[in-house]
Amino acid sequence: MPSAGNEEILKTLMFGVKTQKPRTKNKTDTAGEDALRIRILPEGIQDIHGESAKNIVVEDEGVDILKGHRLTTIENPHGFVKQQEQQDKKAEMIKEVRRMNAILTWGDTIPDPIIDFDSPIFPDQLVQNIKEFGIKEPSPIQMQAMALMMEKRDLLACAPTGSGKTLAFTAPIIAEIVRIKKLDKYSGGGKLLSIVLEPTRELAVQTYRQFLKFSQGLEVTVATLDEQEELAKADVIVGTPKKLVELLPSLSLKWLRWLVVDESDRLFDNISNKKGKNNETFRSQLGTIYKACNGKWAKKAFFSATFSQEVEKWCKESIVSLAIVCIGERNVANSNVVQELVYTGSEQGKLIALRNLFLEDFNPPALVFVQSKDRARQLESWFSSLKPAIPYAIISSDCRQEDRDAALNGVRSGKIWALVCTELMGRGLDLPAVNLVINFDLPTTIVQYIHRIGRTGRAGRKGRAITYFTQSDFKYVRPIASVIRQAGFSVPEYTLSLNPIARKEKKEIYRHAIKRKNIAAPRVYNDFRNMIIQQGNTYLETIIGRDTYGAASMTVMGCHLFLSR
Ligand SMILES: Nc1ncnc2c1ncn2[C@@H]1O[C@H](COP(=O)(O)OP(=O)(O)OP(=O)(O)O)[C@@H](O)[C@H]1O
Repeated sequence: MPSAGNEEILKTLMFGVKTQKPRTKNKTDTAGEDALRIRILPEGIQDIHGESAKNIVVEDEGVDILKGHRLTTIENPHGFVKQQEQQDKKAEMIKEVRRMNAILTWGDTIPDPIIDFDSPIFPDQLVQNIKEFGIKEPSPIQMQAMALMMEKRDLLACAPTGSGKTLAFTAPIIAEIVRIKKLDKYSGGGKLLSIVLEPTRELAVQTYRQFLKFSQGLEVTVATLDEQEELAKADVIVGTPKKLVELLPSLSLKWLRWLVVDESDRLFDNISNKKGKNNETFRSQLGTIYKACNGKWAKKAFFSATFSQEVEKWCKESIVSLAIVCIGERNVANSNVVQELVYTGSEQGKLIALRNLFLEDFNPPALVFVQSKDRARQLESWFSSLKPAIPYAIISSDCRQEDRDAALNGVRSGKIWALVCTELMGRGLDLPAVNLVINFDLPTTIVQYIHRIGRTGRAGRKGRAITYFTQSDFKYVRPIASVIRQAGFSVPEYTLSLNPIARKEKKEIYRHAIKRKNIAAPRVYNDFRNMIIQQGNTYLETIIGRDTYGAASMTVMGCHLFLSR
């Protein structure tokens, strides 16, 4: 156990691991205290690490790879019989590191975790860049996944939202490119060495920026798939499967070292959200890419915060010598996020709850999730009528790319307090400042819920998530309520015993969102209605003549007044 003196350090390090918690404790005030840590090391590990770490040399294409030290490389410096004793001690330490950081692994000969960025295994400039961006030590997923990637192992990795998975693959890829480009054959560049796939363009750009950040001052060229003229000289490309499939014929993949599939459970999705016959799903696109990345050196790494059994099964069956690493329990919400489930009765009730929240208990910026772009428009109109006004923006697939970028920049700079968004923004998005996630419309799956609320509470920060539900959500709320209860937060007791929906219906709501009452602000709604009525009136007037029309409309108005009394 860490000593009391270390408490302060541990607080800042609470990041990346979910620990066991009492199931029913209401933790509204204490969330996160014991939940997440960046990295915890057992006492004495530094001695072992420092005392006997040794350079390792691995042959690849006739050259040495970067020399690095790891916990595994311990040897008795004097060649004494103590070796066995030392190895046992080392094995115990490694076990302890994994236990304390909830690192679970599966597969043959898993390398020991890398406990420090300060290691000759990484180029100095990379380590300097990482530190310059305020990252002091690897998170649990980084410790284990980086070690596996540095050993060029095919990998399936799962760790909570906001726990640093991006750097877990970015750093080894950069290190590998730097190493490879020292070889004569590769020195001029122009050979594609890595591909990273993301489900949306926003995430691709976000990951691309991470690459730029961490490869500053190094000879690494990164491009997104939107920059076609840059592709020919790129060492790494980042993009969506759809775009990559289009560009595959123009790319040479024979030098490829890494295909990284981020948000891998999403990219295995076999459901097309669009109507029509020839809509390619993410899975079919991924299949095409996977087949194309069949070069001699190509390794695959799959990352996600949620673990689908289907992905795991597929990887185990298709990849020889696969390694799996999982941080903490599978498919649980980030425990740095305080979670609330609020019954609002009706759609109108949600608006009242939201208004009260803004007036009384609001710590911006917030992401407000709705189930569709129509709902986003409706809520936008409500925001536009809000007094006092809240600076807001909207992102849905309808928005132009410039508007999406402007909205995200607005949240980053603090100008936007509430971002109304659809599922498009539910995954991967890293806006560290976000304090609050509001599920205005109930997420339809646990996976969706985990990713949405994971937009807050990132990198060890605290976050809050509020989920509204109404009478029409009774059929769907139970799984979400169970996840919240499991994380140690209170939920209305009856939500845990509501009847779950049938499997068939589950698929249906994935395709067609739940029908909900319009929440557009009356002013906008009335303007629209008045416009329609006026156009209809003009049309009627021209068809049936002004007098007949006048008499008819008086009668209709009279009936309307009588009925609405
Ligand atoms: N070792 C670290 N220490 C502190 N902060 C870190 C560390 N590694 C990454 N971060 C920061 O944590 C934040 C979240 O990282 P990242 O976006 O990689 O999370 P993720 O695990 O991919 O989350 P998600 O599953 O939601 O996509 C980023 O702002 C990143 O800069």
